[in-house]
Amino acid sequence: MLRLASRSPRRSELLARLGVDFGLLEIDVPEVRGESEPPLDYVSRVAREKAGAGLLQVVAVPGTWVLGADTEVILGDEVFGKPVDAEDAASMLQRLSGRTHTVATALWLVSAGQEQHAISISEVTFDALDDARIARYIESGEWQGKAGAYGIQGAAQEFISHLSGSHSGVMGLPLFETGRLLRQCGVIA
Ligand SMILES: Cc1cn([C@H]2C[C@H](O)[C@@H](COP(=O)(O)OP(=O)(O)OP(=O)(O)O)O2)c(=O)[nH]c1=O
Repeated sequence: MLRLASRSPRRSELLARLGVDFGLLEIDVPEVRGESEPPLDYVSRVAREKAGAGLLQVVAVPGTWVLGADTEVILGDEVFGKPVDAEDAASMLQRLSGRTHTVATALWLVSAGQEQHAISISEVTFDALDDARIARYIESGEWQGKAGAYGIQGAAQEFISHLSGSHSGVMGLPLFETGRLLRQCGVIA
């Protein structure tokens, strides 16, 4: 049995595309980057903590695999998680404007005594965004709950001049790496 430790509807929707049966676990893991924690170490640690928090809920069910994931937007040494409000979201978009950033999604798959992990790294280039364009996007509310204050799956697609990597990875669950992990652990054939 597979359980996805996530409240993200996008992760559920993406995992369902692999045709695997799974249940959900609701977890609350604080996402706080350590002062000098490298961005990729941070995204991996949070994914591991989400999976670990999920596993604690199912310890009594042997053979259960728990999948946790974390997505962060990285610009140089800065890491953009989910914006706290519209102002924070606008400031993230201003900083991403006209530049190329990295989107990392880490995956952690755990079961009692076993774990496997993977990371998907994509490069996303944004068009130069003027204040009016940013204000329109903020008005749409699509930035809410999304790392870096945008969703590649929605209206922000028109901001993106180039993507090198994984569209599903930017959305929160890289299907290539997820499928490979699930096969390695025998969760899917
Ligand atoms: C960059 C980007 C992020 N996102 C989303 C994916 C994640 O849901 C979110 C990043 O926050 P996460 O902390 O990775 O995930 P979450 O809080 O939504 O869900 P949970 O921890 O319960 O699994 O941003 C998009 O939907 N589209 C995008 O283009």
